[in-house]
Amino acid sequence: MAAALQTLGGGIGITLHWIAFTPTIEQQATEEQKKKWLKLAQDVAIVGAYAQTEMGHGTFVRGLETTATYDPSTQEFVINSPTLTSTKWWPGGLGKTANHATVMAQLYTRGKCYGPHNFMVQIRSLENHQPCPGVTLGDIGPKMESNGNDNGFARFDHVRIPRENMLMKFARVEADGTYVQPPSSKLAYSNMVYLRGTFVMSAAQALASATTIAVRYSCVRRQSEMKPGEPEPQILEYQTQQYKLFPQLAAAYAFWFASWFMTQQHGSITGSMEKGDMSGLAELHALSAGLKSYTTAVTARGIDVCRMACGGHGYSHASGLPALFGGAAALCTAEGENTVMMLQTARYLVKCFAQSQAGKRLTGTVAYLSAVQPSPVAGNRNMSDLGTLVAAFQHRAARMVRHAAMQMQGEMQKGKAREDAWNSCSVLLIKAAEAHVHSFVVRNFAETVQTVEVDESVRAVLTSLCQLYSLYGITEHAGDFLKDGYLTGRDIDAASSHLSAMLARVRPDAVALVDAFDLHDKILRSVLGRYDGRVYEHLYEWAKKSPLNKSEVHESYYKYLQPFLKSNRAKL
Ligand SMILES: CCCCC/C=C\C/C=C\C/C=C\C/C=C\C/C=C\CCCCC(=O)SCCNC(=O)CCNC(=O)[C@H](O)C(C)(C)COP(=O)(O)OP(=O)(O)OC[C@H]1O[C@@H](n2cnc3c(N)ncnc32)[C@H](O)[C@@H]1OP(=O)(O)O
Ligand SMILES: Cc1cc2nc3c(=O)[nH]c(=O)nc-3n(C[C@H](O)[C@H](O)[C@H](O)COP(=O)(O)OP(=O)(O)OC[C@H]3O[C@@H](n4cnc5c(N)ncnc54)[C@H](O)[C@@H]3O)c2cc1C
Repeated sequence: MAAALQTLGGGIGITLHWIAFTPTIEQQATEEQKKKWLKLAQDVAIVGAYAQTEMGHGTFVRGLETTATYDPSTQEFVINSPTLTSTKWWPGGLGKTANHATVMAQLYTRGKCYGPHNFMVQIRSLENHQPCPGVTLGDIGPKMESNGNDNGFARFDHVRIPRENMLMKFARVEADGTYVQPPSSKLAYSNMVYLRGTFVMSAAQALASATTIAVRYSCVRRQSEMKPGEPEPQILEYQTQQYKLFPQLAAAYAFWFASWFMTQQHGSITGSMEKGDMSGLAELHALSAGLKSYTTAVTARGIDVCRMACGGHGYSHASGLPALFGGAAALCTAEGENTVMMLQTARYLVKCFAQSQAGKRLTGTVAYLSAVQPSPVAGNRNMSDLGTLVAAFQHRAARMVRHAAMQMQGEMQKGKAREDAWNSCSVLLIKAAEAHVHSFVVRNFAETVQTVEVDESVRAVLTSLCQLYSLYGITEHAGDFLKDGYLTGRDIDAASSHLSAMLARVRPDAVALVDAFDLHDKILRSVLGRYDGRVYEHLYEWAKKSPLNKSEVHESYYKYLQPFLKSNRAKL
């Protein structure tokens, strides 16, 4: 039953129940509270939404306006939407599906505000699904995609909930209204860190889906003449088609491996946090924010490249690519808008750079910042060697982090306040953070292909894919590598020619590489990407089912076209 509900469509939004509401109970509720709500959520005996974003605030969580004011006389919290902009807006499933929500609200007790905390609020009757007293609910209207999901709005008019409905694993309010501090105020944000981490796999899956569709279709589609008089070739024989698709295919594998690392890191660091060791939280936040931002942005662009590579049929919903693009585009905004998330990573990098300057040896994903020499040693590098490629990406990132941090220090030495210096360097900071995440993805890709337990013939193919991904990154951002002479023009030319060689080397394995994602036709939902390759017959069948084909002459003819034609003919 629960699995069936996961696939509900048509105005029923159950996704956020699974990926946000239930994990919030798991991560933020006490053991007592888990006994009360967790099994109900896991068995879908209640359906929940994660209600944090408001009409007026999404990014700036500390600016949320919904209030939760403790009343010690009744030992209740009063949940209230004081302004129009405090209306909860966007949460998936909030409009029509959910009967509960974890509501992020500013906690007030004894007249003092303690910032945003999560509260469990029942929003609809379990008997007749009508909104509870004081709760106003609705759908926010059509969106770019995912219109099967009822992203909704909610307003609370002094809704009273028991004190025990504050999720109190980290912070709590005692019966007399005393607020007990959490080990870190950011633990209230822990479910966002978790969800951002899962977005890395969503991005990998989305890009895997798009490249599966585009590569398979590019083997079915024949077009034009490569040589006069010869049969029309598969469009995948064109180098330009390979240049469009294979870097996206390589990125799908790179992000898939990055999501493995993210999952492992999340488990290990949250495990330590359970034992009171918060030392890994900052790195986990920076990594999840940066990877979420980077992988979703590359994925959204990459899906559109795949769509364009499929010509007109790519633009049809029959391809499945417009829906994938719409979904991936949402990932760039949801769970932390990408710019803001990359700035969080930049904030961590600037902090680590300052520590490194002060002599601290850095560890984890920023260890390279301590190791990389500022003065490059140019020379003929072996641009097909993975170690050389990883080192190039790390040098580029270290140089850009150093440059952005020094620029900021310079601005502050001129007398600018830190916040103003930050803002005036934020474009440099974003680029440096992107370079950092890019270098992490390359290094992780290289380490995975060298250590993953596979047949050596498979390792050879994955190594080619990793080289292709890295060489594509170097040629696409050549200026960054040339800037301080770390790579020379000859190196970039060598990278380009190796990249061409990699395109040709990956070509014979391209279909096997997408088949390896093992995405069933039911998941791909694409006529172009069908496993059996029978595109044209199914494209025709798909079109015949279009609602416009229900009648031979559409009613619009009689309503609009016929009178219009008649009046125009009468004037002749
Ligand atoms: C199998 C085939 C499948 C194929 C298809 C696959 C996929 C298809 C494609 C797509 C999917 C389909 C459809 C898509 C549709 C929808 C998407 C699905 C689900 C959507 C879910 C979305 C849910 C939500 O959006 S919930 C709301 C999310 N909101 C946010 O994320 C808000 C973002 N803002 C914040 O997090 C914060 O406000 C902030 C920006 C971090 C700032 O916080 P602030 O308190 O102001 O902190 P400040 O910047 O001042 O820093 C202070 C200090 O705190 C540290 N810090 C900040 N945050 C954290 C944290 N979380 N953890 C730890 N530490 C943190 C920060 O580093 C600073 O530290 P220091 O002082 O520097 O040391
Ligand atoms: C499909 C979808 C599903 C969603 N599901 C949920 C859900 O289930 N629950 C939920 O609570 N929310 C949900 N959201 C809301 C989502 O979390 C927010 O849209 C997101 O956090 C961005 O906030 P915002 O929309 O207020 O944009 P804003 O924060 O207003 O951002 C607008 C622009 O301002 C820029 N900006 C903002 N702050 C800064 C800064 N400090 N520095 C530089 N630039 C900045 C941003 O980069 C962005 O370009 C969903 C959104 C979508 C699209």
